[in-house]
Amino acid sequence: MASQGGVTAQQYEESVVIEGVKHIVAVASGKGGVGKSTVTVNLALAMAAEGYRVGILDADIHGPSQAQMLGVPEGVRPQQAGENKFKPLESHGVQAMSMAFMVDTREPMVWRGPMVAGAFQQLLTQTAWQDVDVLFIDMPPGTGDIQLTLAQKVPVDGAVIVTTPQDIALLDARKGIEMFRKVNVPVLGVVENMSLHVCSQCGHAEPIFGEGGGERIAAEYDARVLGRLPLTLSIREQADSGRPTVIAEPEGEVTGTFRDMARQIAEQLGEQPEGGGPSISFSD
Ligand SMILES: Nc1ncnc2c1ncn2[C@@H]1O[C@H](COP(=O)(O)OP(=O)(O)OP(=O)(O)O)[C@@H](O)[C@H]1O
Repeated sequence: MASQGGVTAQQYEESVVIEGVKHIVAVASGKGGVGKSTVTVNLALAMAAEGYRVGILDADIHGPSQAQMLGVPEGVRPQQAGENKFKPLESHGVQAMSMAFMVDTREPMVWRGPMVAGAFQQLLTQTAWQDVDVLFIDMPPGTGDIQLTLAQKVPVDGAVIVTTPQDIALLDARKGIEMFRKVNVPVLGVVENMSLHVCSQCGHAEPIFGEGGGERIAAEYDARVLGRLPLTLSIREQADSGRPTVIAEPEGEVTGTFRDMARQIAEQLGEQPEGGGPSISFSD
């Protein structure tokens, strides 16, 4: 069961209960293309490696990318569970649901706001999650319908904000943080992505998107920086090929950073893995 954290009493009355899920963490960014989906999938896989049962809900209705990042081939559809639910698909040991599992992603989706919000709510309420400890929601960028529906109706326990270090991304990240604050969803931390470019040829490291941005924004909002990730060819290639870095390089430095971030999130959610195996389940 979700712990129903974060929403006000009034919102709670209208909020949906998501069965089979204990905690919900929204991964958001104000700006597109900062690596939110890449961070979500790796964070989720790192959390699973830490011994939790994990789910990913791809809330990007227009441009879902989790299917590709999880290596789920085009055309694979979820099975029905009971009258009106779908079983999430499983990949690399995590449960996942995405609009990409329901429609042909090669066709553009020309939907208006209320339809998008409706589709999102359906994904949320009609997925038969199996004893998930932490459900990560990969939010679409911005502060539109989906974000508002989520913030108002879903008992989100906390938000993770992904940003790159340069000013324009930070400006948008601020909007994201403020939106979650307004609806009393705690910000669990900021992930600074692409904070240093490491050349795959010579190993030279250069801060092409600036330095220290995540830290500034975290200090301003009294939040913590969960971690910093480099801009590397391998992070992109691995995510695009369906074997994200945490799977492709389980002993690598980047994986270490993701696992450290996962531990900090678990700690803030008040969770502890029992025994450390990936198939451990928790009871309230
Ligand atoms: N640290 C990184 N190093 C190298 N490439 C990265 C890194 N983070 C993300 N990318 C790449 O940048 C591109 C955009 O990343 P991603 O799709 O995760 O961003 P997003 O913020 O979720 O985008 P959108 O706004 O479309 O939802 C992808 O091709 C991804 O592989």
